[in-house]
Amino acid sequence: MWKLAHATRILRQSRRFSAAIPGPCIVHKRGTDILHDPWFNKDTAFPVTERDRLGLRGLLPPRVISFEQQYDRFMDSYRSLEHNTKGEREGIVALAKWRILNRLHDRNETLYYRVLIDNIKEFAPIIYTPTVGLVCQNYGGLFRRPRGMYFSAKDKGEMMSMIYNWPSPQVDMIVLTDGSRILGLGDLGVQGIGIPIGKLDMYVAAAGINPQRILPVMLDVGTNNQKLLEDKLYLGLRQPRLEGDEYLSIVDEFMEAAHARWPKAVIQFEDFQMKWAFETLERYRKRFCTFNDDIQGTAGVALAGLFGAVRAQGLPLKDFVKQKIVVVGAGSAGIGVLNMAKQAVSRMLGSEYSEENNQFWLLDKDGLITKDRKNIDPAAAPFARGFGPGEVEGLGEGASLLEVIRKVKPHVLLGLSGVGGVFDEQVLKAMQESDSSRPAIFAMSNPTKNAECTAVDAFKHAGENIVFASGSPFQNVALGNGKMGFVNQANNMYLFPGIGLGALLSGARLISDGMLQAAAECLASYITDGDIQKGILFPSISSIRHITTQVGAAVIRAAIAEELAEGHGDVDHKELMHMSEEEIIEYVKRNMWYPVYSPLVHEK
Ligand SMILES: NC(=O)c1ccc[n+]([C@@H]2O[C@H](COP(=O)([O-])OP(=O)(O)OC[C@H]3O[C@@H](n4cnc5c(N)ncnc54)[C@H](O)[C@@H]3O)[C@@H](O)[C@H]2O)c1
Ligand SMILES: O=C(O)C[C@H](O)C(=O)O
Ligand SMILES: [Mg+2]
Repeated sequence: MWKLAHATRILRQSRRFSAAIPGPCIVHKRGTDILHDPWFNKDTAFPVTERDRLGLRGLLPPRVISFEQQYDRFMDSYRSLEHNTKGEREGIVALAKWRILNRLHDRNETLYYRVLIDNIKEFAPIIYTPTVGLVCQNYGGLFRRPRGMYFSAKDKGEMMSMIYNWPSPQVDMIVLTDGSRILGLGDLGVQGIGIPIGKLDMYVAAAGINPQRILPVMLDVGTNNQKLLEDKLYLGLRQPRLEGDEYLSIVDEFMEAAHARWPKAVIQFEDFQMKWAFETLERYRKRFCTFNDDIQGTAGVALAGLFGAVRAQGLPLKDFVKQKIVVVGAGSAGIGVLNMAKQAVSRMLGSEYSEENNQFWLLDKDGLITKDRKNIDPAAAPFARGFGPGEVEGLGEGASLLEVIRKVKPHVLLGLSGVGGVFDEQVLKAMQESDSSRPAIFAMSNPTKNAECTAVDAFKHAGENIVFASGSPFQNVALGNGKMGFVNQANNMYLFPGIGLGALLSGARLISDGMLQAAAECLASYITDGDIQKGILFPSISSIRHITTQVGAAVIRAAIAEELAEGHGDVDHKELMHMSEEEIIEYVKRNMWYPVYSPLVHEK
């Protein structure tokens, strides 16, 4: 049985690789309905025979243009836009670039995703962080066409039928937000839909998820943003956010509806305010194939960066347990990072691990969190200082960041506070006294204005030997004498596409800590010692497809090892279990969608 399945797969594989012509795509529409559907539209590239078959003759100018010509034409207009907006304000230019890309997205997805994949380093900052933040803030004014689905508090009781309004029969990846904590920009209500759209664009570009199988979702339960409630152009519910059980009943209903229609879809929670981020993760993670990107994706990326910071000091990885790490921001992201780092320490130390071994200092808006904190958040409690060895004299409850840095002399300073500039000149200068031979500064908050410090300031004040990473992209910093301060982008985009892809292709029932750990370790080991010495902790985003393939495969292997993998499509769990590492990589690759014009075949 296994041999037969294996032989069929090899045959399928060799056919796929030898065939230069893409397989046909079934379409149930004709004529202008096709031209107005971005999934199928090829604009002027429809060949004459296809124009005949699909009732397009006469609906397009006669000349047929090739995909390559369309591609060049788009890139030419993009370059002229760049040229014509030289000297304009940064935000205006970024929005103009987003508009031209968005128009293409609305019209022709094949061309859109091809230009995105080929130019990911240049376009990611437009369709994703940081520009996507600006897009969300200006959503009412920018709105032209809807994208994704909107479920509001007014739809209670209707979601099970509403979910069938989505035109695609199959959905593999859903990214869901309630808009309550959009990047570091706070509660943006319904305008937060831009984030699931941007994340799913990354899924298509990095993980090769077919764009017909993605679904961005907004759960609109109101907003507490007074400015939006008063804004004439605000498109969401004009009411305060639902709370408590009322809130949860909306999320429950959506989860049940999505699961009923697409039981195998992976659901990513994104940009939920902290209390709901943790609560929904616990509520759903054992019942659905779901994860919270801000808690779990971020943690994996940060952990890979922290491992890199150990290697950058020329130390063996096991010395991670001795690193003193200051985390600024005790929200979903900061606590997520600490939980994963703590798990890593416990794994490394094995029986020598003790809960009292606290190498972390955690600060929030009220300063250092200690056991004396009143009404301490239970999620932060395990990291509160003051109950073990290694306490530093004179650091009491609420101590300022500067005091903490001066007294602790940490190896790593990591910001997930959402507050721009909290790593000010004094704080950065204090990092020069760090006990590390190569201190690490991670200003991970987004978008750019909310970064805890800029790359230039970090190298200027903390010293040229630091390793630096930020959540939003910054340029490398010229340090003089031909030297360059390398800027890493520590963003969960390095992991969430691979986590989602691996979960999907393994057919895992749920996403376990082991699968997430495998993703983080895969990313950490991606970088060579040579690169680490140069201060490079994360690979270039230009290789995001390759990275995601590796991460996806690592996640699948972990799912198989934990007996969570149930298989995907015509590959069942037994076949998965018998695959070698190379075969798993090949399996991932051949399931990744790549944008080419497929011949369209009409079926009633
Ligand atoms: N780089 C990435 O991949 C990545 C991933 C997730 C989140 N983030 C960013 O991290 C930030 C926080 O996200 P979150 O989900 O944890 O938010 P959150 O609202 O849950 O938490 C923010 C935390 O920061 C603390 N804080 C606020 N002001 C502070 C100050 N002046 N000093 C110290 N702490 C302060 C708050 O008390 C809170 O504990 C956002 O900007 C988000 O964009 C980045
Ligand atoms: O969206 C990003 O760029 C990363 C992260 O998910 C965030 O919320 O900031
Ligand atoms: Mg996020």
